[in-house]
Amino acid sequence: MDKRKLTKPSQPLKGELQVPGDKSISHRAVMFGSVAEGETRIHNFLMGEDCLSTISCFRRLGVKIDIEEDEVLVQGKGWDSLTEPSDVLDTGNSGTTTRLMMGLLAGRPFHSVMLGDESIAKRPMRRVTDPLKLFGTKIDGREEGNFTPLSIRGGSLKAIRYTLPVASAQVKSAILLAGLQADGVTEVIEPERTRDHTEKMIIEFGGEIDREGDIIKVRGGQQLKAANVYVPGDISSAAFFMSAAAIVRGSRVVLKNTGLNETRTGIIEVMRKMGAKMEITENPGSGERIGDIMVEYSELQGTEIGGELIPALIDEIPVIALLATQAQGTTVIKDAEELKVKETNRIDAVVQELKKLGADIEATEDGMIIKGKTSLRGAEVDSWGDHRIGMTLAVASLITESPVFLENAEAINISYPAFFDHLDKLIH
Ligand SMILES: O=C(O)C1=C[C@@H](OP(=O)(O)O)[C@@H](O)[C@H](O)C1
Ligand SMILES: C=C(OP(=O)(O)O)C(=O)O
Repeated sequence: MDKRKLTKPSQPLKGELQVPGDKSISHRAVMFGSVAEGETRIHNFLMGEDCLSTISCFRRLGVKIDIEEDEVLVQGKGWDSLTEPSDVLDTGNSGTTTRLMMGLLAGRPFHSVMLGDESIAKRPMRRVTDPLKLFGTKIDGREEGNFTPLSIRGGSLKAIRYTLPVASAQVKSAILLAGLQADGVTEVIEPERTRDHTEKMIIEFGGEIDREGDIIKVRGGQQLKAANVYVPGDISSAAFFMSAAAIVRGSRVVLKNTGLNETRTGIIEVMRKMGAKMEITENPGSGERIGDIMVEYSELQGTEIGGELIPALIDEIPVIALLATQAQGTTVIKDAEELKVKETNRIDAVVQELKKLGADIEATEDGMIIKGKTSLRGAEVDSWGDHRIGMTLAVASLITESPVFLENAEAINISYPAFFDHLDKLIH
């Protein structure tokens, strides 16, 4: 267990940085590359533990995958690339790997078992296993398929029409991945818009998918073709430096080539509403939107966050809570119950850890209420084994007079192994 002493820097954050590749897109590129025909080359792949779990699962399923610096080469042979694994598929700490892979395996004619770490063992899986059963696949796990270990015996599938009961891109994606292999046209009704990287990638890999209002339609029996995927910088990682720049006096940073997919940019909208000085320069290109995000130290105001904005910033809420401690007035975050079923219960983790630093923050049933502006102080805090909590607390340490001691700091490697190096780069 890694305990880190984090001291307030004597200088503001200055300069440019390109954060590592987007986690959601990196996972999907390996998955699509594995079932497409031909060699897929993935540029700027995120070499974080979660995405490496995806690579190791697909290798275990028989796919040849090579890593060359920050590129990944996947040798796909169509849907039949995947073969029965002789051992358990270890999905580590990654909800995305676990849930999306279930959708792929639902249509493959063999048996497999999926198991992750202690955190994965507590995360709800019926949201995926229930719709996959409707397709006709055999899938089971503890508590009627709700928890790992999960056992899947895939086979021929019949298309379904399904309304998502939770705003979850992982559930939507699992259904679309099964739908690509089913007999007929699968329809997913998405009452609230969630990240659409899977839909975009189906097109990038030569497939077809349609959207009419909130209904997404995908035809089964499609063969996908290998692609050259350029992974944009992860806006969910950039969010930590955007927030750091906004709260450390004198800072100005530019996050280069960051993903600007509009289903992910809730953080920009909220920071602007809070009064952050920002400039976005979009870089032209095809595929996912990408651009440079400039943020300067700013006087912030409290705000209200809820409703359809939540899925567009769900992973950024821990660091938004920190921003709110530095904003004048009250910030209310609601409609965010999903935070309770992430790597940890992120409502409890954020509230308890930020309180130790002196924040005025209370948990509610579906979010939190933060009153600012408070000056934060050093303390012993814990990441709870959750990368986003760890990085939020590390950013907090930039403004505490005394040091912050961060327990379980290694959790940050899940999505951002170079986090502390990159922070140093901006400070010196
Ligand atoms: O599809 C994805 O890549 C993700 C979707 C979100 O989860 P949910 O689908 O559970 O909301 C998000 O929190 C997670 O970090 C990545
Ligand atoms: C919730 C997250 O990831 P996952 O669901 O893939 O574990 C995250 O990265 O914040």
